[in-house]
Amino acid sequence: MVAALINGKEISLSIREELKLGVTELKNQGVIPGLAVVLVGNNSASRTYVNSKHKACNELGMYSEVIELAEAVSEDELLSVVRKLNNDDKIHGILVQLPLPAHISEKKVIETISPLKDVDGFHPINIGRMMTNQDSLLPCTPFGILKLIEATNIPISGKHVVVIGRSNIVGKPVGQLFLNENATVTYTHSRTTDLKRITKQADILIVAIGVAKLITSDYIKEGAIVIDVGMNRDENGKLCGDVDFENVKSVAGHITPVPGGVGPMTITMLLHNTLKAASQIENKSNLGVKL
Ligand SMILES: Nc1nc2c(c(=O)[nH]1)N[C@@H](CN(C=O)c1ccc(C(=O)N[C@@H](CCC(=O)O)C(=O)O)cc1)CN2
Repeated sequence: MVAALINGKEISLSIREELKLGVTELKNQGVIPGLAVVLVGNNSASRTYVNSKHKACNELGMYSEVIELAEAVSEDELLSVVRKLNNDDKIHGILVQLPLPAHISEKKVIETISPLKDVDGFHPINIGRMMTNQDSLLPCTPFGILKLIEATNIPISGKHVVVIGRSNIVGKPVGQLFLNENATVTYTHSRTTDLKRITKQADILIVAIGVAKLITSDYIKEGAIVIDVGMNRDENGKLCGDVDFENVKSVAGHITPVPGGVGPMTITMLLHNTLKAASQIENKSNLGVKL
């Protein structure tokens, strides 16, 4: 058996087509959804992701603004940029690209973004709403992973989901999202002992550990869905995930590639959140598109 590919690029494109309809509907009501992305410093990967977000927004007909700040910008200066965006009527979504330089507190920056404009879904109010299964702006990568699984038409309820990784932006929230969908969730991480014993029980394995090709077929239950969140470079400088794709594909039932799996979904769900924030802020909850 060879695993079916979960094609994040294709699934992304079809969601973006639906979002276009929502953008048109808001525009007909006189509102242009607007996103501001703040980029601090010169991290080349961050710059690539910010450019992709800006381009994707424009392609959907949204307004998009990129604010570039020097690596040495003070925390106070960054916070005042965020406060200004909180009060800018053209802007419905604010995102500060992570990671930030070490002298700036990510926690302070995230907590300064208005929860209404927090299209990353990282603000404690949005995290708390997600934890209590209330409607909220959901973190983009976990939300994208949920959409990838939904696209397989395999029911989530009752499945055993094993998450490898416990970051605030992927590992922790993705487990919570699947718990909200009535899955049984096990978290594992770098200090977990006997990792294989646990991952081999997973119906759905979500890998976000940041180690290139760590997960091989001996970690996988036959027929499992394997979602690879990793974004690493292999020994030849080629982009690769945390899962050894070639090795795992003969055991898994479904698998995401890197590139072209989770990454494009992160940007698509950001577009979704920007449209949702715009519609909520402008108090127009009657969009034809299900948000
Ligand atoms: N404020 C945030 N910062 C960061 C987030 C986030 O969600 N919010 N996530 C990551 C980076 N990220 C988005 O910002 C991101 C990573 C990867 C991709 C992507 O499309 N990857 C492509 C490959 C790209 C390449 O060729 O290099 C793929 O997987 O196909 C999009 C977004 C950390 N920071």
